[in-house]
Amino acid sequence: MERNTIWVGTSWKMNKGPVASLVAAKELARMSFPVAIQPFVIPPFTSLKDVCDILSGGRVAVGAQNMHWEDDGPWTGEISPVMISECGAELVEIGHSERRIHFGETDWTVNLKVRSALRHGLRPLLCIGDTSDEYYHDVTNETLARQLKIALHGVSEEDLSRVLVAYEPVWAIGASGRAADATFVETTHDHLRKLLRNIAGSDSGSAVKLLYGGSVTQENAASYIALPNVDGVFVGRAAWNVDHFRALVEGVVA
Ligand SMILES: O=C(CO)[C@H](O)COP(=O)(O)O
Repeated sequence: MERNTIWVGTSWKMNKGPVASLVAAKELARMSFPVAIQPFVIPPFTSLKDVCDILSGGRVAVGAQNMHWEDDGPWTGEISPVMISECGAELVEIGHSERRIHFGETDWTVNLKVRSALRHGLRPLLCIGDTSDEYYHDVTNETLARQLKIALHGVSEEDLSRVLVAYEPVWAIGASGRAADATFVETTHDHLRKLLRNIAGSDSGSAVKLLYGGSVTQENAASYIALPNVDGVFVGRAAWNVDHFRALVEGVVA
């Protein structure tokens, strides 16, 4: 994959059961995507294997929405990296703010998960983001530095180049969110890029893909992709419909 590949993907979150996922995956399998783009979808666990099977060998990468850090054991209700790999997924989303806020995900569990995903050959899609209070009090950079440093603690330079980082301000996510200004995103991503270079050295720190997420739409996606330190977008609502997803992808390369 080229250094300048643009990642554009969506998590279906808690939407699309097995039947709807199957329909969506079949439509995605029939679609073509511009070569500059690496599309990805992240279905719910109940359809992960089916979606992986349908999209296997094609253009669209598939991920899981979460994972436990252990391979197996008495962890009722959890899904292990071994299971995710066996389904055929390439990516795993870790540390989304909805998991941090509602399900007790901490910086430390995020770190365990990132390292475990890498050990199992999965590509972590590490989500970090500031709350509206943190943004208001101008400690966004401090919050992101803490989340990033702890999440990547103990990750080798070589492994780091396989990590995707999504900056998703909590205040930008969902129906009540407001999309971040492109200027603010560039300043913040520039800060993240410098942090990554400090953590891992210039080459590995530069290789990490930095995605923006939070109220991304067909209308604003290209404005984020145009920024020097934005390597992709991570989309929710605006890409759950597969035709809208494809239109959004086409829009960023138009
Ligand atoms: O994770 C996200 C993208 O899948 C994120 O929460 C953004 O959601 P959106 O505001 O509905 O685009």
